[in-house]
Amino acid sequence: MLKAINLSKAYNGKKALNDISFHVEQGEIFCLLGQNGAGKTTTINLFLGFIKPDGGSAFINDEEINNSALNQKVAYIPEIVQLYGNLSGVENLDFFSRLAGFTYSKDELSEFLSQAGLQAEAHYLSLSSYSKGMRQKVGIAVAIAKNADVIFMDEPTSGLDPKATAEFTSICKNLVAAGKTIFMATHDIFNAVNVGTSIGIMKEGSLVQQIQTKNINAEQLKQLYLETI
Ligand SMILES: Nc1ncnc2c1ncn2[C@@H]1O[C@H](COP(=O)(O)OP(=O)(O)OP(=O)(O)O)[C@@H](O)[C@H]1O
Repeated sequence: MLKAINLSKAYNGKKALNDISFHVEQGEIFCLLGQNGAGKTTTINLFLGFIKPDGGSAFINDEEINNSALNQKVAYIPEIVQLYGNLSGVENLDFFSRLAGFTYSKDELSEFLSQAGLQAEAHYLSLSSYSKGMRQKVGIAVAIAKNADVIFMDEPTSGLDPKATAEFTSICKNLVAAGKTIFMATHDIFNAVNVGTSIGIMKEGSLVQQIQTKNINAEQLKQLYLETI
């Protein structure tokens, strides 16, 4: 589903990504770990076509990323989901679905919000009353509404309380059960083991470890991470 071949990117002569290659199969949840500045967001930005690589190629579903075309099959959930505070969850979802070319009834929009884990009582409340976790659920609902095959997430559990994190984990598992593929950059080792099917560890622009989560527990991953970075 996702393939990086010898991807490189430098900013002002300084390498942000150094010849990284990996692939992620459909239905996987790939978690990318690494210190601040390791290159995680740069990797996501290359896949989203927000920036161009200096070398190498990125593919989604065997299609090379073309930075001039917004891939309809891809959704992006940033750490802080930007929504309109004066609109409700349903109205925000309606707006962003239409932007992506989809028109839905109010009931359908509500159903997408429910699938994303947002409680029904909140669907028509103003976004200004939403917590961070609730805003994230609207972001996930947008991904569902636009029928994205791949969902990129940057620091999705940062600032979420343990209950919201557990809920997020179960929503991710539902999404992959429905055929989606998830790629997330995270600092949350425990969540990476819990939700991920595979994990990459980046150091200074290089992908230095790739592990299947079935082969490791959180304590072992923490040790490996500390030895690696
Ligand atoms: N637009 C930019 N201009 C200049 N340098 C940049 C830019 N974006 C990223 N960098 C640099 O590229 C390197 C990789 O940054 P990146 O944001 O990909 O790291 P990260 O692993 O996502 O870090 P964090 O965990 O802090 O989000 C860093 O040295 C960063 O300063």
